[in-house]
Amino acid sequence: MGRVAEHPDTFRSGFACFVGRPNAGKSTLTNAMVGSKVVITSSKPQTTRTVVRGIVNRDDAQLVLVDTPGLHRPRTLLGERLNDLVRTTWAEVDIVAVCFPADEKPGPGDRFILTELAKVRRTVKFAVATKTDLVTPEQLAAHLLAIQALADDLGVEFAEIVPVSAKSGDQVGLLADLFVGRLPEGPQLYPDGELSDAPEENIAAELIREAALEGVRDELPHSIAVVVEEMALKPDRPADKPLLVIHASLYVERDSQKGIVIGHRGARLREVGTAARKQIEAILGTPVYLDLHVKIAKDWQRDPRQLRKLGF
Ligand SMILES: Nc1nc2c(ncn2[C@@H]2O[C@H](COP(=O)(O)OP(=O)(O)OP(=O)(O)O)[C@@H](O)[C@H]2O)c(=O)[nH]1
Repeated sequence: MGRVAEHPDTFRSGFACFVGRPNAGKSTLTNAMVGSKVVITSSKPQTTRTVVRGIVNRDDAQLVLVDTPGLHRPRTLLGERLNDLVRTTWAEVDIVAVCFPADEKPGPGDRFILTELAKVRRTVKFAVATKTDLVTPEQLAAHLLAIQALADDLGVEFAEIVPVSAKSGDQVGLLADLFVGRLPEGPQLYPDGELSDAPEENIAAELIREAALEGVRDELPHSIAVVVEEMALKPDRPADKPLLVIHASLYVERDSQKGIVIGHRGARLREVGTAARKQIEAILGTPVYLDLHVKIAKDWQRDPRQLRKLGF
């Protein structure tokens, strides 16, 4: 009869979120599905801190992708806050998709995630084997079996296990179709053309943080927070020559870290500023003037008041 597939008369909408160990490919997959760089990706683990949504708009559905921070074994108050945030998100969304990079064996990190996920009842769960372009078909087959075995072991029921490559685009469309098929009927949740409802300040802050950590992540993995103090178009500029002025503070925990971030005679901070400015300009599409200041917020990871001030 073929009525539903060709001309769906029901519109579906809802939320999905990708989870997975650091570097599993969540951000890249989100970008591939949305078709625009919204979430910040990096070659190094644990950079996704804020919840940023990308929106897939289709004739038959609107799929809102929520990108959560990675789940970690909490060592600090910040770690616990992040895990709470993750679990809250899982219970609120329609679909949770766990990413298992095909070029790595499932490990303790994945067990930890699935153990937590098994406690979340109603949400539809998917497994996604990411980065399939990096492995042979035989390796992929073994990977899919390993995912299934782990799920059986920990009592997680996956609706589907889907292999994808965000790099080549292979099966990304299929994954979107499968997600949409699991969404409830409902109206469009966001107006057309809106790719992300992440405030531009958050995007800017995340890009600055990303640039500041580049090359020094081993020394300062979780010790940088960025607060955008002010962000506004410069007044009195001609309409065709806008300039977005951003004043941001980079918070570190200790004096020694301040030195690392600033570098010899400020050389590193200037590089960070240039790199971040270019990224922000590319994403927001406006020339940017970026003013960065480094400040010390002592032991901010353990202090609830500081955490709140920094947006956690
Ligand atoms: N070859 C290949 N590389 C990929 C693919 N997807 C992601 N990557 C790479 O894997 C690395 C991590 O990807 P991300 O998307 O940042 O991973 P993530 O899970 O969001 O990482 P966190 O933010 O640290 O949690 C990056 O270097 C990506 O370029 C893929 O399909 N194929």
